Amino acid sequence: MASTNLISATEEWKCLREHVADVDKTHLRNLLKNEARCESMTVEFDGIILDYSRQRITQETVKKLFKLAEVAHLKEKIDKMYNGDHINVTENRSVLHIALRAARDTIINCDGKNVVDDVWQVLDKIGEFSERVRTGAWVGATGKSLKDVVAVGIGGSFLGPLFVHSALQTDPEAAQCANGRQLRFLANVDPVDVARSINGLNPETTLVVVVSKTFTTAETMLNARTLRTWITSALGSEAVAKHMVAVSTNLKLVKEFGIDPQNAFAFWDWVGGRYSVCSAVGALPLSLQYGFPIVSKFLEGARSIDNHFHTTPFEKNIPVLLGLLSVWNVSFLGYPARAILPYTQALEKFAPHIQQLSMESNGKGVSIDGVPLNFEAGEIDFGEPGTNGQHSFYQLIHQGRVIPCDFIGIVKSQQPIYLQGEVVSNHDELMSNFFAQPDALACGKTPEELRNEKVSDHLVAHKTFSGNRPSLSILLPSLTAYNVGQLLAMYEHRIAVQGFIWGINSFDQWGVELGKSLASRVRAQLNLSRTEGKPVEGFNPSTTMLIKRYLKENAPITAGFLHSKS
Ligand SMILES: O=P(O)(O)OC[C@H]1O[C@](O)(CO)[C@@H](O)[C@@H]1O
Repeated sequence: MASTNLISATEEWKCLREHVADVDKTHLRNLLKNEARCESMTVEFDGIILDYSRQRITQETVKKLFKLAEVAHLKEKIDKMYNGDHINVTENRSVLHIALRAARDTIINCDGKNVVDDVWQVLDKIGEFSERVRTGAWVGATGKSLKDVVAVGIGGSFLGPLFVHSALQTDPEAAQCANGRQLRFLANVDPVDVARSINGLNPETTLVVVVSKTFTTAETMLNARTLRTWITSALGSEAVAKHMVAVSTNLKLVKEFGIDPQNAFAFWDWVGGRYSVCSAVGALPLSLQYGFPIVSKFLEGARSIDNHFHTTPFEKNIPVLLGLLSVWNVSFLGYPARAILPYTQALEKFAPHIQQLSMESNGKGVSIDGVPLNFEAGEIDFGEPGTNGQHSFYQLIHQGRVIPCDFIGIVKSQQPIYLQGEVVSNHDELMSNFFAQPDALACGKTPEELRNEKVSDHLVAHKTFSGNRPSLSILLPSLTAYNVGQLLAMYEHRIAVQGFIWGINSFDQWGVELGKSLASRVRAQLNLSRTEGKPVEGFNPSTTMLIKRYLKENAPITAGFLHSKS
C-alpha cells in the first residue's frame, strides 16, 4: 500500500506543517496576555478543568487540528470503538474497555453479544467473593482470615492496579475500608521482588491472586509457581484451593495450574492488557483491599469520561483536545517526550502506568494498513510527583530540552495539614509550585529582567530562561476513587485519539514479542549449561562472553529457599 494513504499525505497535515512557521513567531509570554485566547483554551467537565493556554498554539492551530481530526475520521473511529468493531485489526479484536465500566443496563454488542451482561456477572462475583474474604467468611487452610493479598502479574496486569491502589491508599474513605488489610504486588521475575513481596507475610493469612490475560507470561507464571511453593511448603498442597485465585482470559490454563475454576475471574480478548485495570485485573485485588463499593465509584468515574468522550463536540472534549495537542507537539513541533507531573504523592504510580499505556500503544512504525510511517508516532512518557521532580529533572525542562509537561493538581488534598503559624497549609505550599512552574516554563526570564534585578553581568547568560516551553494544567476537585477513574479514562482515550490521528493500531504490541523469544533461547542455554555443562553457543561474541561470565560467577542453582518446580 502506498504511503499516500498516510495521514501525512493529506492537505490538512501539510497545512499544519506550514503553520509551524507562524507559531514559531509567537512566544508564550505574549500569548498568555491574550485573555480571549486563554478563555477559549479552558474546558471544564464534571469538576475537572483543563487549561491548555500554555501550549504553543494559536486559536488558528486549534482549528487546523480539528480539520486534521476530520480528515483522519476521528469521530468515525471513536464510534467504531464504542460499537465493538474489530478495530484491533492485526489481532482481529474489538477494543471495548469502555464496556468494563458501563452501567448495568447498557447494551454494548461485540460480535452480536451484549458484553455488558458478562461484565456484570464477573463484577458481581468479585463483589461477593471480596466481601466473603473481607468479612472472614472465606478462611485459609488453617481457619484464619486472609487479610493480606499478593497480586502476581506484570505489565498491564500490574501497572494499572498499582496506580489505582497507590492513589487510594491515602483517600480517607478508601483507607477506612482497607483498615488492617494489605495489598502487595509481585511483578518482576527478579527473586528480589519475590522476597520483598512476601517479606513479613504469613502464608496462613495471605491470598495470592495470579493475574495474567494469557496465563503464559513467563515472569508471572514463574512467580505464581514460586508463591504456590511458598504456600504449599508451609500449609500443604490442599491449601492452594483456599489461598490462590486467578484472573485470566485463559480459564483452561488456570485449571491446569491447579486453581479451581470456581476461583477464577474471567475477562475477555476484547480487553487489551494495558487497558484492563477496570476488568477483574484491577477490580478483584482492589475490591479485596477496599471493598466493592469503592471499586464501583472508580468505575463510575471512568464511565463519566467515557460518556463525555463519546458524546461531546471536539471543542469541549477533554480527551480529544489532549490527544490532538500531543499530536501537534510530537509530529509538528518535534518534541519527542511528555512529562507527567502530578502534584500529589498519591499519584506517584501514574506516570509508570501511562508509560506502558502510551508507549506500548503508540510506539509503532507502520500504519494500521502496514505502511511504514514517514513521521514519528508515539512519545517518551516519564514523570514524578511535584515537588520531587522539581528537585530532580526540572532543570533540564527549564533550560535544556523542551519537554511538554502535564501538570496535574488536586484542589482538595486527601490528607490536609495546616500548622498554626505557617503562612499557608501544606497543600497550598505544594500547589504554589503547581501554579508557578507552568508560568516559569512559559514566560522564562529575559536578560533585561535580570539586569533590572541587578544580576551581575557574568551571571546573566546563566540565569536567562528562554521560556516558551509548553505545558497544560489539569485540575481535579479531589482524589477520590471516582476522580481516579476519571483520570484513568481521560488518559486512555487521549492515547487512543493520538493513535487514531496517526492512523496506527494502538491496540497491538508486536514489538514486545521479539524480546520474549530471545529470552527463551537464553533460558534454554542457561538450563543446559547448568544441568549438563553444555558450552554456550549460538549467540554473538558479546552475549556469549556475558553469559559465560554470568554462569561462572553466579551462585549455584540450588541456592535459595525454594526448590520445587512443576
Ligand atoms: O497479562 P499477561 O498475559 O500476563 O501479559 C502481561 C503483559 O505482557 C504484555 O503483553 C507485554 O508486555 C502486555 O501487553 C501485557 O499487559
